[in-house]
Amino acid sequence: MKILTAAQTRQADAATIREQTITSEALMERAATAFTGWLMARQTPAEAGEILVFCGPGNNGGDGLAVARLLHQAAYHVQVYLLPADRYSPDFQANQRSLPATVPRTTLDAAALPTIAVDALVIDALFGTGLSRPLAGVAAAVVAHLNQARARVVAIDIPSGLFADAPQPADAPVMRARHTVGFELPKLAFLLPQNAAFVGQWPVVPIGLSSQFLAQAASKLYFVDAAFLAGRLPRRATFGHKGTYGHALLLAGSRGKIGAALLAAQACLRSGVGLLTVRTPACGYDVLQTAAPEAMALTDPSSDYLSELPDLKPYSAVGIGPGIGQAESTKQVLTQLLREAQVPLVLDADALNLLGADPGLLALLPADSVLTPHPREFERLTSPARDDYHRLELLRAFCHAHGCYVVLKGAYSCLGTPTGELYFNSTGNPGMATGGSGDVLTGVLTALRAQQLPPLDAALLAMYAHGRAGDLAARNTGQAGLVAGDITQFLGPAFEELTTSKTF
Ligand SMILES: NC(=O)C1=CN([C@@H]2O[C@H](COP(=O)(O)OP(=O)(O)OC[C@H]3O[C@@H](n4cnc5c(N)ncnc54)[C@H](OP(=O)(O)O)[C@@H]3O)[C@@H](O)[C@H]2O)[C@@H](O)CC1
Ligand SMILES: Nc1ncnc2c1ncn2[C@@H]1O[C@H](COP(=O)(O)OP(=O)(O)O)[C@@H](O)[C@H]1O
Ligand SMILES: [K+]
Repeated sequence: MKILTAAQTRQADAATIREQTITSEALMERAATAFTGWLMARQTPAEAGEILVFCGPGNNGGDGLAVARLLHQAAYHVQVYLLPADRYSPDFQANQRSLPATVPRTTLDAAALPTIAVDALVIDALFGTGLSRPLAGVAAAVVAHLNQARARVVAIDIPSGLFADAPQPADAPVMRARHTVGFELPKLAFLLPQNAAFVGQWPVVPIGLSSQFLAQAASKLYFVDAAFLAGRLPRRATFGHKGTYGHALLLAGSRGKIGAALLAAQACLRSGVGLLTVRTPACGYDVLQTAAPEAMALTDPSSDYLSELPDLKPYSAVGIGPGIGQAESTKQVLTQLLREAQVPLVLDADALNLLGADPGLLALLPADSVLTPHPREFERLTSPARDDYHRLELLRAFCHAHGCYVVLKGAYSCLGTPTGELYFNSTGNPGMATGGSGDVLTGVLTALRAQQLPPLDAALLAMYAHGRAGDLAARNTGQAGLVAGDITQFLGPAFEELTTSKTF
């Protein structure tokens, strides 16, 4: 699905009101009903105790007032706090009028802020996507007060003080929500590590925004879920044979890091490739033949690291990097590969570090290569980022300059493309923050490129299936117990879901 800017979200609201011939108040009621439904499914009136609803002067505050009314009607115990302002939005005012007189309400005063119990349930409806500047005055004091109280904050749409799609100054006050209930679509701010402490968990609830508007909205930002990938993974053909599904070559491993080669190899084999050859230093031969008998072993003359590029003719894609180290002769192998390869390349780990250390090498990178750096490796390829938003700018610029696809790995891994789109992955979990997970991704990607999938589809599917397999694995192992090889065990089911979710 698309990710919209704050301005586009306002346009989506307006288009919905126009097309569905409803009032903005009715759309607000939908939003409030969706939020309240989410909350009521998780907290009974007894569990919730007194719910404190903090409302700002705009439509986010209007949502808060409507939520307070709906909760009150459902027998929750509600107390409303209003931010003083010169001007209140019309829908705020309408909902203020609709709030039953029996719901207590207080106008906030910075000099006498209410005492907040440690386990108080707070609804943050101070500011939403209309935030136009960092919080100051009473709003800033309220946010600091609630943050200090460590209340259980549930934010409506977005934590107050956080911009939806741009960085705020480092010292700007922002509400620290445990949950943020977003409307219809995720916001860019939710996907960036620097905002994690503010956003918390972020369920998204549908509010029936115009599907026509969403389909037409010009956005280069996407959140990749299963529905988005429907139809991208080709079904295996009834008469398919191993030659149909490509021959991948993995260049991986060095003494002490043959495990990286094995992890990539096993993942490649579990991602539908027809044939796999693995080139490791000679010290990897026995373990490779034992632990991955389905792969062909093609050992390098050197015992400890890669020193010679094999003949590339038999292969339909080449993956290089996991565990290779940065020996001078390994750099020569990479250089020759970049010069000679006529087939798709996937570059990871030390292949990226070698690239980052030598601009001459980077200049040889063939168009449509797929690179899979984690943020440190990406920094070595480009430059240090000021913040997470700046890193995305660097990602766009790098992909454009080199005509390549880059999977910037982490939670919500982000795929950059030469044409400027950014695709954020929706799958994966912190259990995958364990050595070797990235090697598994390289194996998956190399398999998909070997099967002739275009770089965009290959990268999207690999990123999603890798994370989904990690999620399925974590059901068995728990997050702490997850190791990289567990991800590989669930690649099959992850791909199967993608094939069967294809619509008729
Ligand atoms: N449109 C719809 O139909 C629907 C909208 N929905 C809901 O509406 C929310 C967006 O509402 P909104 O646009 O009214 O913005 P919101 O953030 O509540 O307040 C803006 C006001 O605050 C002011 N202001 C800004 N920054 C400030 C600051 N730092 N300190 C002080 N004041 C500041 C700003 O003033 P100005 O910038 O003009 O000076 C303006 O007066 C959205 O997040 C969702 O919850 C849903 O109900 C679905 C239907
Ligand atoms: N918190 C997380 N949530 C989701 N995925 C994660 C998380 N941490 C790591 N991952 C995934 O695990 C992989 C880690 O790759 P990498 O850092 O290269 O590990 P290694 O070098 O040990 O193989 C990436 O695909 C990344 O997206
Ligand atoms: K809010």
